[in-house]
This record gives sequence, structure tokens and C-alpha cells, in this order.
Amino acid sequence: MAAIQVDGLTKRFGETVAVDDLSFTVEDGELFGLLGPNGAGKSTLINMLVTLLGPSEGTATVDGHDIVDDTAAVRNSIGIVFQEQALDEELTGAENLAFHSRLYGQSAGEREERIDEILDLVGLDDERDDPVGTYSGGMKRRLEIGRGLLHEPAVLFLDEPTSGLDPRTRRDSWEYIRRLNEEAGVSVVLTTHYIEEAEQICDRVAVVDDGEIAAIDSPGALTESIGGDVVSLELDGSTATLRDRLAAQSWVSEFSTADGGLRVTVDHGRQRIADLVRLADDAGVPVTAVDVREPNLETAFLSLTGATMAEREADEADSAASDDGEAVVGAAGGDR
Ligand SMILES: Nc1ncnc2c1ncn2[C@@H]1O[C@H](COP(=O)(O)OP(=O)(O)OP(=O)(O)O)[C@@H](O)[C@H]1O
Repeated sequence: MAAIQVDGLTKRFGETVAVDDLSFTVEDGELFGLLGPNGAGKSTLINMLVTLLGPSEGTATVDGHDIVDDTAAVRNSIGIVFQEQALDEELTGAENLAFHSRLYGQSAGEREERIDEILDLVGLDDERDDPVGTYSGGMKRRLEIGRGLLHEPAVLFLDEPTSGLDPRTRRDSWEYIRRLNEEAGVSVVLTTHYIEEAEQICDRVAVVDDGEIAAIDSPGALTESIGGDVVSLELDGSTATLRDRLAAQSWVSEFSTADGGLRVTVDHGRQRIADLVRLADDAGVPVTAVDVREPNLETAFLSLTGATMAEREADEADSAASDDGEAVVGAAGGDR
């Protein structure tokens, strides 16, 4: 049985279509990533799957249970770690877990055994009796992830699990997430706007943009699907003639317009810079800057959506600011 089966799931907030007719499957035992910029619709999708938000249209099952008709069974089958931290800082690590174990109705014997297992799994054995207020950001996140596993869920949802952590702690957290996926045998669905996170730990990634899934595959296959390096040309003038000329070159895989220029996908991008500059000159549009990116998930996102993650987040910040009538700064994007 699939861990998650999503069929035509849609969520509207007034005019905004936050999640637009999504269908996909997460296999049992998979570490599945939803990668997209802030505002892409990842949290809305997760909130529907964990039964906190009702869909506008469509259906989904989690561990075989319907997210609308069978909410209690879905909730018993899942663990959730939200973006915002929710630990009692005055209690110790073990006490925080014990509190939740009681909420789930575990017996005293079961509780003790499970807490030991979890603290071992997330590497907090030595700090079990320290108040959580003394933990580092990474340790707190590990404890929250452990807490999500307390009742042995079939599926663990992690919403931006490493957001706000420093890069080193983020890497350490990846180890733990991978380990618990393997050792606890739990299917994991995580959202992230960190390309590297999706690339490093996910078995498969859904690239989410503007409420839709642009592609789903393994990070390696998504990267390979680009078929070359992406050369960004900043151009001073109309690109119409140059586009015609690019279309006629056998060595150009594809190209798209971008703010102030063109993005061209070619093999061996660096060796093609001179050819591209010459084509642009011949077309009467001087190149003012060149950037070459080798294939990775970042260029896959660019190739699939026509924009970088950063550009998408800036768009979202702009529209949030115009909605609020406020300045763009702090409206969206970046770590929280
Ligand atoms: N309760 C709501 N009411 C109105 N609009 C909403 C609501 N929740 C989300 N949206 C809008 O839906 C879209 C998707 O938001 P969502 O939070 O799901 O994106 P996200 O990819 O999870 O980003 P983030 O990581 O910032 O949460 C955005 O345009 C957002 O403004």
C-alpha cells in the first residue's frame, strides 16, 4: 500500500489557488520531498494531508485512510513537526516526550521504553535530563522530530525541518532524518525551500511551483533531465532576432526568456560562451553579462519553472507586499 495517494487535490483561498489539482503517490518507506519557494503551496498541501485543512476539491489517503472521511485514523497514523517550535523549555527532553506519550495514551511501561528508544534514535541520550531551554537549535529540532515518532506513526511530516538552523546543524539534521527513515522504517514527507536539502536526502522530489507540481523524480533524474548547462545571458536590447538564431543551432537544447536576457541550455556551457556572444553580436544585441550553471536541482527548478527559487520568492514577496500595501522587506522569503 502506498503511504500517501493524492488525487486531484485543490485548495482555494478566495481568488488564490494555493494547491492546484495535484495528483501523486508517496511509496511506503520513501523519503519524499516537496521542494519549492515560499508561497508555492507546500504548507497548504501538508495541512490538508494532516487533516488540519479541508480540501476545496479532490481526495487523498494517508496510510490508506481518507483525509476527509477518516480524520481520526489519519491522525493516529501520522507524526507532524511544524515550522514553529513547540517544546516546553522548562521541562527536560525526557519530560517533553513523556508529556506527549500521555496524550497518546501510552502505558507507563510502554512510555519508558519508547522514550529510551527515541532519545537514542535522535542522539539525545546524554541530555535527556537537561531542561530543553539549555539545548541548541539543532538539538531542539531533533527532539521535536523524535516526539513526532513517539507513537510509531506510519508517515512523518516535516514542514521545513531545518529552517532557521545554521548550515552545519542543518547538515547534521539531514543525517538524523535519513537515519530515522531507515531505522524507524517510517515514510517521511518533508517540505523544503533548500535545494541542497532535497538533493542530499530525498529519494524523490516533487518540484512545486505556484500550487502545481512541475515534476516528480529522484534528484539525480531531475538533474539529468535538464540535458546540459544553463547559460544565462544578460542582453542589452530586444532578443527577438537572437531567439530565431538560437532556434536554428543544433547544439542549443532549449532556451527561455528571463528578466533582462535569455537562458540557454547547452552541453559544455563554458566552451559555448564565445559562440553565444558571437550569435548575440550578429543579432545586434550585445551581451552585458554571462553566468554558467552546471546541472543540479537548482538548474532543474529553473528549467522546469522558468525562474530561480530566489526569483520566485521575490515575486511572492512583491505580491504579499502589494496585498498588504507594505514594503517588500520581510514580507516573505528567507529563513524564519
Ligand atoms: N489561510 C490562508 N488564507 C489566504 N491565503 C493563504 C492562506 N494560507 C496560504 N495562503 C496563500 O496560499 C499560497 C500558498 O501558501 P503556502 O503557505 O502553502 O506556501 P508554502 O510553499 O508552504 O510557503 P511557506 O514555506 O512560506 O509556508 C500563498 O500565496 C499564500 O499567501
